[in-house]
Amino acid sequence: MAEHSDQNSTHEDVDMDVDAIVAQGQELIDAILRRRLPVSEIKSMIEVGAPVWFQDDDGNSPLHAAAYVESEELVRLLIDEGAIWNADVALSLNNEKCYTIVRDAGIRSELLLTLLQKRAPAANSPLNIILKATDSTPAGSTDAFLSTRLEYTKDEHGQEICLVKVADQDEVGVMMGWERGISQCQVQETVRRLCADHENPNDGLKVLNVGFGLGISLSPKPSLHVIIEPHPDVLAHMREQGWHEKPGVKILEGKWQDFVESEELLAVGGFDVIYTDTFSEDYADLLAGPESRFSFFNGLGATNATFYDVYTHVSELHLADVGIDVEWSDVDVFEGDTDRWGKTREYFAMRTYRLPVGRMRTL
Ligand SMILES: C[S@@+](CC[C@H](N)C(=O)[O-])C[C@H]1O[C@@H](n2cnc3c(N)ncnc32)[C@H](O)[C@@H]1O
Repeated sequence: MAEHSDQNSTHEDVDMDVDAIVAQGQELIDAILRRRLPVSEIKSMIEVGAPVWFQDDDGNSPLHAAAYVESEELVRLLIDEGAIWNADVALSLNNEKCYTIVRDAGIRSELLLTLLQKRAPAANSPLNIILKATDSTPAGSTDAFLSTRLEYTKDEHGQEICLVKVADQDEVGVMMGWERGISQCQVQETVRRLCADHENPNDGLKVLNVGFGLGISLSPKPSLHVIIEPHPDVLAHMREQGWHEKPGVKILEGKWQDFVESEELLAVGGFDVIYTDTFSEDYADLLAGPESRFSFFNGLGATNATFYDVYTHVSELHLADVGIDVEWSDVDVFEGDTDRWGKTREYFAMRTYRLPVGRMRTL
């Protein structure tokens, strides 16, 4: 009996705590919106327990409120005090300085997450559940992707596409033919920029392509073209098209991870140009010298402008870490209002593609 009443009082205590926290959170939002309190008093409210992570029934948080009143100082204070960066908040800001503070918090948290994942606990540790990516479909897992059949087909505009089924009703484009055409952009524009002002373009460049897809990103006249491709259906498609017999083309069947330290790659003596859809730090070891270039399909987070900005910066920081400086060019990939995605899942919704060309930093 006594135990029962103890339990009741514990539940009541918790309810009261929750009510108090909700009230403090709401007060914090209101105080920020009323703009009457100095920042020092907002800080005191947080110090005595007002939750910076609170969201009201409409999804508004103190960070939303600070963004709304365009207070750089408050946005910075809330982020410093642990407010969770939020892509929608950042997007809704017209104020560049506030936007940058929120976006930079996103960059820091992504870098921290990468670091935590590198030091991930053993596979059977319960902590792993928190840290591990949860997308085990072919869209999020290399192993699942490599064991799923691909379909090479044409879309309703007659463009070649390569699709992978990720669920019964959901197909994702591995590569879409429209990427070949759209204002010479993304992939083809990358190749043009990688090769165009190279010191020795006429000697024939040594090019490494990671991932064949539709073969759009192959540069015009390399002296050696190494293509790494692991998917059996892509390899079969390449064989049908005669890629295995082309002069100067060497196809390495497998994942890039299988070849990074391999004799087949290292014997080339370094590449002039490397293009990959798969982000990796290890490519730094494969570049020939200061004139060598590196690029990758910069499509991470490209369905939301803030995420796209965050991941663009994160990749720049990662590459800087391994000695590659990146120059970015903006490529307008807007193609009128034609529906280029059909029934497949949209993976690039930006008007502007941020095209990366990396070079080894000279010390
Ligand atoms: C987006 S497509 C590449 C498109 C290509 N840039 C083009 O011009 O069509 C991705 C390709 O990378 C391949 N791929 C996936 N994981 C890979 C890995 N770990 N190593 C090498 N290639 C990989 C896929 O099988 C697929 O053919």
